[in-house]
Amino acid sequence: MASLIRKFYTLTLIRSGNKVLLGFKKRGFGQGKWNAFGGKVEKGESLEEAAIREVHEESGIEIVGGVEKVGELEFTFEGESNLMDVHVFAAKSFKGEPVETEEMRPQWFPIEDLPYSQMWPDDYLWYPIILKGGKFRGAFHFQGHDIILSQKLEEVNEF
Ligand SMILES: Cc1cc(-c2ccco2)c2oc(N)nc2c1
Repeated sequence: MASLIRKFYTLTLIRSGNKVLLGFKKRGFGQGKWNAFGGKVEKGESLEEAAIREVHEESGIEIVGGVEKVGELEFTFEGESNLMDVHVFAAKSFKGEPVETEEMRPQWFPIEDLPYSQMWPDDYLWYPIILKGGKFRGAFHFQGHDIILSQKLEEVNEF
């Protein structure tokens, strides 16, 4: 099997009561999908620092109470050599109002009514785990950006 190039990303869930803040990706990778806030981890920054930076860059929200690791995902793509190593966090507390940026249009969604049909196809499998306070590890092998060819997903007790 050809070797894969592993790159690190973060995704951070921001929850307030029964609502979750998602961003509609207006351009670039994942365009047209609602997603949590996140992106590439830069050289010299920790996963947590990257998560907090991406939330601020993409939504204007300031995470004040730190983030908690809630999941680890690996994404691979048929015919491609990249492996996306995605560390999923939940914000402990935050301040500020979300603002639209060139990349993202933020919107609050009720937990019972997330727009899964307009999100990545893996999301409906692991969002419920986070929302009930659980943790998970998963791997999804994609054909393009909308079809999952194979998957593994397990709940874990701790990271
Ligand atoms: C293949 C894939 C990629 C991402 C992604 C983009 C940026 C960081 O992660 C996903 O995010 C979600 N929720 N599912 C995803 C599937």
